[in-house]
Amino acid sequence: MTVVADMQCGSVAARTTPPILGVEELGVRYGALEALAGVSWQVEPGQILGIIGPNGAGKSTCYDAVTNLVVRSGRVVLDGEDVTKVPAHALASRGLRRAFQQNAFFDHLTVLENMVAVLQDDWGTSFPGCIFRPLAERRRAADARAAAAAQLARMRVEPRFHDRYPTEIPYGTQRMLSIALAHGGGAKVLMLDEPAAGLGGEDMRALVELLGALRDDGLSIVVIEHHMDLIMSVADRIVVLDQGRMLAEGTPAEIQANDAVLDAYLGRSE
Ligand SMILES: Nc1ncnc2c1ncn2[C@@H]1O[C@H](COP(=O)(O)OP(=O)(O)OP(=O)(O)O)[C@@H](O)[C@H]1O
Repeated sequence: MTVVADMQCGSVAARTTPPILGVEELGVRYGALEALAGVSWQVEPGQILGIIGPNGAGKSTCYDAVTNLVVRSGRVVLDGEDVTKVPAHALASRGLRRAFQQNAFFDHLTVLENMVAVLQDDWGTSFPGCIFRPLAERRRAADARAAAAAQLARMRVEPRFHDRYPTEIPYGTQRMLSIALAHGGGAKVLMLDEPAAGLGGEDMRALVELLGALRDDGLSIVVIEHHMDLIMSVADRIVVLDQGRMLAEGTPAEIQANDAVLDAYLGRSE
């Protein structure tokens, strides 16, 4: 059973804010396997959308389809513009940013230098500038470090870790650094893939707080997550995938009360 049509009608009718990111009828095939079919969802500015589903449901494939990393059918609209044919790297510069399950850092750079490196577009030095305007370039480099430090602090990476190498900092802080680097400075939509994987109680609370703060700042976040407590507490809306298809879409309360979801995924307590 699917409740997608019902939920879509309801949400479209009630919606007042245009979505920042919308995907329509996404489909992906891996040979004979239909890994994704007819998947449509939207996220509004300042909203967190959770994507859940059992292993192999198609969650990561959905991210690959949105960010144009696989051959797919369907349509992707970012901030009112059809970006279906825009390649992945160009989507990132338009503000659609993605963090992967595995942390990916420049291990030979400090935490602060990693952040400076991803802010390079805004703050990068130029060779002619270094030769002809060295003082201005030095100021620019100092400004870049200040902007990087501010962004790290916003993402809960404490100053005491800024001059350490990523492999030297606690795992929970590495996850925050991953989010900071994915966000860069100018994300409109941040797509996170299992940000809570491997996190314990205190780190989990810090992550919930960070996601809430970013949402309150107007950022739109899409989160794939197996950790149900996290997703139910932070998400405004949830999409449930099962075998590549949408099983349900709704608020956390609606999803927790949905018979099809309870049968297929969440499990019944009775
Ligand atoms: N490159 C690929 N080639 C062939 N099949 C693939 C490929 N990538 C994924 N699949 C298959 O597509 C289906 C969906 O996989 P996907 O990784 O999207 O699921 P998922 O919901 O993210 O799972 P998990 O929660 O375990 O990460 C699975 O059956 C998987 O084996």
